[in-house]
Amino acid sequence: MRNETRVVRTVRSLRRTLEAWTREGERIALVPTMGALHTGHMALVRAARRKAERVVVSIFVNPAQFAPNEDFATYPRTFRQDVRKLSVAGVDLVYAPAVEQMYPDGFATRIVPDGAAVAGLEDTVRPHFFGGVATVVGKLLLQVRPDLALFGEKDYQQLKVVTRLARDLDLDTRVVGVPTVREKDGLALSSRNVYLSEGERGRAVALPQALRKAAEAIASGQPVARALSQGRAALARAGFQVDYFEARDAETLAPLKRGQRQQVRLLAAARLGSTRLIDNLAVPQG
Ligand SMILES: Nc1ncnc2c1ncn2[C@@H]1O[C@H](COP(=O)(O)OP(=O)(O)OP(=O)(O)O)[C@@H](O)[C@H]1O
Ligand SMILES: CC(C)(CO)[C@@H](O)C(=O)[O-]
Ligand code: BAL
Repeated sequence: MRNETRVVRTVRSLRRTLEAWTREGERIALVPTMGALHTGHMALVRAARRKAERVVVSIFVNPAQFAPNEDFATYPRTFRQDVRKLSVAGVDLVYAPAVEQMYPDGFATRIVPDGAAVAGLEDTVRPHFFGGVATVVGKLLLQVRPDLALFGEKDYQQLKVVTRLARDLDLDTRVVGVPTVREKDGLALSSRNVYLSEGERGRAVALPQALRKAAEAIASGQPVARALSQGRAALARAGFQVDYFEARDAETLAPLKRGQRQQVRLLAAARLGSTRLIDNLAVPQG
């Protein structure tokens, strides 16, 4: 029988538990999160349980990836409910470090990603973001040293940046992407969806709809630029302020080559009132 879910807050107690598992030859999967867990997170946990004997979920709202004008202070925090959900899902360990544990006084080292995966898209609008994500994910991977780490495709650019990071730093962790979990109407589940008013929630569905329409248009041979500008226009009509609505190479995230129709991913970010939503979709291959 499995033990109940343990909560640890320091690297030292984390390591004590991990060492016992490693001695037994058990594979360890890590699911990094910022808490406020929803069904999307739980899909990562389920995938982790299928692939490893032991599952660690980290809950840490990482100040380094928020700009001063962003929502670090108000980010939804639902720790007790989160632990209950993880317990029901059979998670072995919740790692919930305090900010001082991750960034003690004198902390002065950052991981700064570079290259095609980080160029443009989120980085244009949130230039602080991937430095903060890479630093904290690098630390988490070194603290837990998991065999695999699972990330959602909902944050597609993040998934690519983290995949690159694990390779570039020779970490012994396989980064695994998990498909986006959506509401019935197509909206991607996201912790920040709780910020939407009822009216905004109704209009939010325009984001996945615009992506789907553009993906179908490109797949059926329409010029990419036209499909993208129609997507942007549809979002503006629904009341969104569009940060970007772009097509990229699905693997490298480099801009598309002339005439490229294979391996295309659409990525979008747009604001509805003060809530910023991101989403992405593969263009079906002909
Ligand atoms: N709908 C979803 N489907 C699959 N994975 C998801 C989904 N939402 C989040 N994830 C993944 O869960 C992990 C933790 O994400 P995070 O805690 O930031 O939640 P979030 O819902 O993305 O929050 P936010 O609203 O801050 O973007 C990330 O790897 C993220 O991609
Ligand atoms: C990967 C992550 C947990 C790093 O703080 C965060 O960016 C997230 O939840 O997607
Ligand atoms: N899910 C990505 C984390 C962030 O937007 O800060």
